[in-house]
Amino acid sequence: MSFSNTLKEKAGKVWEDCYEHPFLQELGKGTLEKEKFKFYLLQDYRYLIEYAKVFAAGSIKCDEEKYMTKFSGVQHNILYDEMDIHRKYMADFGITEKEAEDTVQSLFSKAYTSNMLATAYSGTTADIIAVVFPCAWSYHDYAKRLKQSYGDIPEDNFYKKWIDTYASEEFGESFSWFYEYLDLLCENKTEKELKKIEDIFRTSIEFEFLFWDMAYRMKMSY
Ligand SMILES: Cc1ncc(CO)c(N)n1
Repeated sequence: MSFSNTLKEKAGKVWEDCYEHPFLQELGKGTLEKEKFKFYLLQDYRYLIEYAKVFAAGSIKCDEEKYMTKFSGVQHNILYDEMDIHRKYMADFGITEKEAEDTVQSLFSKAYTSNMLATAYSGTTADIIAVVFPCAWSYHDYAKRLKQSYGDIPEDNFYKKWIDTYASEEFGESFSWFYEYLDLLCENKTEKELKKIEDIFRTSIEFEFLFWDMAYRMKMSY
């Protein structure tokens, strides 16, 4: 198994705890309270703006033209495609883009994006891939599994659009280069350096858990 592929298994328990979190399970069943989703949506919109900046940092630090294009491509996808799901749901809720942009980030989200941006500014391209990897990978994994568990999501599930988008092959394709690029960057790394990459990856998936939990409990602060 390649180094990248081992990372998810090493994060085993927290990876599964996120999937089992009532936020995701209720989303899959279509029973999640809309107020909770609305809270999530606004927080996630603000989160994605910070997340997109991490890819710009990747592009600056990247020496391979091929991957520079990939970094900027993902940044574009986040701002245009991924945030479009949010904009559609926001329209359903009657929320304007201005309101979304003005949303104050919750404490957990701020901690998460501050950690990502610190890694982006001070780390290497391998660190940058490791810090964003769990975000895309876990969403794709969870959405695909929700579709398997709850059968193809019925039309009357309010969250169908969200699940279908993150489960889509297109979304999977958007980050499929993370695996090969991280493997390439880690080829000659020492055990100690690899441990650091694992730690960065794990920290992000732990923050993912806090993000689901924060959304479920609609908590802005401690
Ligand atoms: C918090 C969070 N993590 C990951 C993703 C997937 O891009 C997202 N939209 N939000």
